[in-house]
Amino acid sequence: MSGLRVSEATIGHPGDSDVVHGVSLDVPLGGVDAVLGASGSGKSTLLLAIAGLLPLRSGEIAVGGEVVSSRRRTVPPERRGVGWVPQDASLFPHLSVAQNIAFGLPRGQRDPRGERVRSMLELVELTGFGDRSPADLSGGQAQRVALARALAPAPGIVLLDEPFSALDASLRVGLRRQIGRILRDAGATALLVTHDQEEAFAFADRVSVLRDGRLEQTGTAEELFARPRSAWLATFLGESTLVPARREGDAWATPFGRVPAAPGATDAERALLVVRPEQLKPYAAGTPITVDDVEYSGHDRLLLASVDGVPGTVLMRMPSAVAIERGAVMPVRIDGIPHAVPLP
Ligand SMILES: Nc1ncnc2c1ncn2[C@@H]1O[C@H](COP(=O)(O)OP(=O)(O)OP(=O)(O)O)[C@@H](O)[C@H]1O
Repeated sequence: MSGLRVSEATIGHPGDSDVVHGVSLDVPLGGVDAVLGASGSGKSTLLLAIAGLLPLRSGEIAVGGEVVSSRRRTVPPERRGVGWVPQDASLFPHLSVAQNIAFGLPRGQRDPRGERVRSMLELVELTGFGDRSPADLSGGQAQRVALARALAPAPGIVLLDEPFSALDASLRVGLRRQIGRILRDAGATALLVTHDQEEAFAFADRVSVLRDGRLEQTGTAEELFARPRSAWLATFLGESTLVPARREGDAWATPFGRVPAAPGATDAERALLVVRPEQLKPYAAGTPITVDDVEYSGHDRLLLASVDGVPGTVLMRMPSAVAIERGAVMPVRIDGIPHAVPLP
């Protein structure tokens, strides 16, 4: 069964044109998924519609199998079983930690001393913190209280809106792991929204990439990275060189020579090969590249190079022990079987 299903949702802000265009997502029950997109791609707009704060212009949203948004109907936020963890925790400063968590429960069940609040405090590893004021919490603790508040009523889906972005980099990774574990322990269905690829890949079972309000591709991190459907996604998801290629039987002819075509690769006459910086290797009989710049990063060096026939910069990674200067000319080849994407 589906925890959250968004079907061809088109969404816009009142009086403005559409910003999310026909997006579909399906988060299975107990799944932890992410929506990844650059600033302005429509992530927050999508979350607002899932939470019931923006109506749909077309399409449908269902939580736990119940339709909560359609063109004709928007179930109010408090009645759709959606929990929300905002960027900055947004705890009520005049309430204690326990009272904040109790606030997530339905009216009449808001007992800060009750069993549900106690078990939520335990789940987020804040037993003994119930009487504290939010002002006395660290940023990471405050986010865990916000998570406990969102989880308290056992919602059908928990939405996490860039929940780590307000924290120091040193705390972010630890909290990310902790929150991922808490959600899985609780068996919650969750959707994280982030602009941070590493965060989306590390946190979520599956990632949907939004580009200008449209869904580019959904898949596991491995699927998206190894087999992006478009040249745009290949470069959005990591450093790569897009190498023009022409089909010759079961190989591609490229400025780096012939390379084997992956089984099931596009049968188009022409394509772009996604060559990651690690896939270019020095090779005496290879194609000479000219090194235009070198970025040293401790464990390795990234070479920014050029070669005839490849528009843009060629990226190649070398161990830092190998000293290479700007201006060097080095013969290289493509190692392995690169993934091909259609010409844009
Ligand atoms: N309240 C609003 N009224 C009108 N337009 C809005 C409103 N909020 C956002 N938009 C527009 O909708 C588009 C998508 O914005 P949205 O905030 O959903 O993107 P985002 O991916 O969440 O970006 P960010 O990561 O910067 O928050 C943008 O063009 C933005 O200008």
